[in-house]
Amino acid sequence: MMRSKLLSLVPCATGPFRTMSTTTKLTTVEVNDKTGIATLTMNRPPVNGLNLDLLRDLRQSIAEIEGNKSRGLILTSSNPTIFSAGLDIMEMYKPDKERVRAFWTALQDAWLALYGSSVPTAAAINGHSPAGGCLLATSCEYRVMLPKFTIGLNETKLGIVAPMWFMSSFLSVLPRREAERALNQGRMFTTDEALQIGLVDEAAGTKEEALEKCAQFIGTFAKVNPIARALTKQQFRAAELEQLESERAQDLEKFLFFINQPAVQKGLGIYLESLKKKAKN
Ligand SMILES: CCCCCCCCCC/C=C\CC(=O)SCCNC(=O)CCNC(=O)[C@H](O)C(C)(C)COP(=O)(O)OP(=O)(O)OC[C@H]1O[C@@H](n2cnc3c(N)ncnc32)[C@H](O)[C@@H]1OP(=O)(O)O
Repeated sequence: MMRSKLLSLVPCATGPFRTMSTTTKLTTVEVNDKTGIATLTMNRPPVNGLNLDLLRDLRQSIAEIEGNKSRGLILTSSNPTIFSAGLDIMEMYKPDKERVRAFWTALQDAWLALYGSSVPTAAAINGHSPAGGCLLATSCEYRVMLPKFTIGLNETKLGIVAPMWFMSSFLSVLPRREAERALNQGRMFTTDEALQIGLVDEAAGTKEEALEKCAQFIGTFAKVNPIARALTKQQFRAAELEQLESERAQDLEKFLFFINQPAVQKGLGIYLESLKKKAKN
């Protein structure tokens, strides 16, 4: 994919400074040359639905951030009210055989890249973050969320089952008892509830403040040896990463089998209709 490089002047809390910015249609990477922190912004209107292209783009941007020696990665959205609406249901509803395989493989790749990233990661959750959106946020090491939005793994409410590695990300943030209950209920948490339960680490009033708090978190590693930090993080996350690495073919087959069940297709169709009806009203 062609990626256009440009230098831009952007304002921030500490005043205007130069950032190196890489833009594709679906994500933007901006590296602050003062802090060395990269902001990875999802930009797929209308709701940052995670389709094949956005997932591939995310993975490519994560690799780019690791390659350019950034000091950390902040994941956020260009949409003022939606971080990500989760997986693009259109990829799973009446799917094309080859594309849906590529789609799930791209999701596995993006998760492995983000959850296993060697750089410190934080999510500035500047909007709603259901299902796959929550997966992205909980794959990061730190979360700052804006008020009056919702976050959670709502899969059971859609009649689908979150795979083990979705649960791994959730479990790396929440105590097992809370995670199990929330997943079984398909519960969406408001910002206040998420803060109370520990699903997010901090609340912020504005996106700028959220980005600043994420940067402060990443700054806490300034005096830590980066190799020791990265290896320590990888040791903590190795079991979950290795589990998916070693079972990704079976995981794909399980997904395909599940998604092709007539009852699942029917449920997804009804859910899509309800979303479209709601959007019209
Ligand atoms: C045993 C183990 C077996 C393993 C089997 C594995 C099975 C699969 C597991 C899959 C795992 C994860 C699933 C997901 O991530 S599914 C997605 C879940 N997401 C949601 O439920 C969110 C749905 N969306 C919303 O709630 C709202 O849209 C919003 C995000 C709160 C935003 O609200 P809004 O009012 O600002 O926007 P709205 O008008 O609702 O939407 C605008 C248009 O976007 C369409 N849309 C919204 N979300 C999605 C989506 N996720 N996919 C596709 N399209 C979406 C919506 O329909 C509107 O479209 P249009 O303008 O009418 O055309």
